[in-house]
Amino acid sequence: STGIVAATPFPAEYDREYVAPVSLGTPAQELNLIFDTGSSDLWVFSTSMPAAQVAGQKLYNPSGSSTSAVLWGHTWSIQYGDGSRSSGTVVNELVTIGGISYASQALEIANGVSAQFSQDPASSGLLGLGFSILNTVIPTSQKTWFDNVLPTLAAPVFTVDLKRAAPGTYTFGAIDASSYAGKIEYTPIDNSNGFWRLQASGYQVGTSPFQPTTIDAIADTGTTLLMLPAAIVKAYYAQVPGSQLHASYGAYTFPCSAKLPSFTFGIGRYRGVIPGAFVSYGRIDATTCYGGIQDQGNLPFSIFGDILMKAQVVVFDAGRTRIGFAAK
Ligand SMILES: CC[C@H](C)[C@H](NC(=O)C[C@H](O)[C@H](CC1CCCCC1)NC(=O)CCNC(=O)[C@H](Cc1ccccc1)NC(=O)N1CCC(N)CC1)C(=O)NCc1cnc(C)nc1N
Repeated sequence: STGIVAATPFPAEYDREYVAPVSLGTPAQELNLIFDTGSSDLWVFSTSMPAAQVAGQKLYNPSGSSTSAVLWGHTWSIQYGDGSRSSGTVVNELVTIGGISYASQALEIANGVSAQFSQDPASSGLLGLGFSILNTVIPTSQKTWFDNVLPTLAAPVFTVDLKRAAPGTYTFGAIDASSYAGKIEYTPIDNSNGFWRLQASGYQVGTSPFQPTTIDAIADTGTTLLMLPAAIVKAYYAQVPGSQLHASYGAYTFPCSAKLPSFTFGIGRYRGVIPGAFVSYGRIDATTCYGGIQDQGNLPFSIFGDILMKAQVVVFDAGRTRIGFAAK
């Protein structure tokens, strides 16, 4: 089988996150979830949550589904890189994405979430697309929906085609040859830590010469920005007049009137180009804009987040433990 769903950015002017529809239970309850290759829990806002933590999100109601079955004694608790967190209990449930169903998916029901989630009406939870080793359910960890449906897919892959300020797509079980230009360049991934972790071959700022250097990064649809080593970030903003490492934000900002250079990353001999316009994350006041490229700080790797993804078609190939990039 193959399946395709739209990935819609929120809020409209920032592309802070991308959500896609997931059908849960019988009759189907459809929730919009953040598809996140940087984690491996499928969890949803639910009717078990305190009203004070809900603000516009759709709630999954297990009692409203004839196919939900409590996974007795199992709980989960997760914390993310931005400090946000959620926790709760687990049911087995019918989960369908793009017409692809799995009848007894471990569906994690939130009974508590942190403020970042409560204050974000655009998403009613997360669908983890990382490797199952990262799943937080105890006492027995659970498999991701993608792992569960993998044997039924026409090809053991999913393809991510995010767009700037426009709906893109997640495709499961196929690569849409009409969605990209040229050929897909693959590189092996190291999934031992549960991430889609790769080594890029270097970078280039605008039309300056390419700098060969190994960049150890994870491909993470759940991270908004492109997080890179300090030296590379410094080299990028050195070509942006008026940019600064803004003391109060702890991040690089620049005058919204600045013309941003493109950013190129290498995958082997392939060159992936992120247009300068994509590197503006958004406006923070009348004249100041927030950089889409930021310092990875003390993280043990770089993060190829949505700023990079939206300039490429990315193939997550679980069958051959590799990741592919193509221009579009
Ligand atoms: C099993 C845990 C799992 C693997 C976990 N994985 C991750 O954190 C990566 C994962 O992709 C998560 C998925 C996010 C979580 C928040 C909700 C949206 C999805 N990514 C991150 O946390 C990267 C940093 N966050 C981000 O990039 C969020 C994404 C977001 C989107 C929408 C709404 C709110 C937040 N963006 C912002 O915070 N923005 C606000 C600020 C603006 N300048 C940029 C946009 C992990 O590493 N946790 C370990 C961990 C725990 N505690 C901490 C402090 N750091 C950690 N890394």
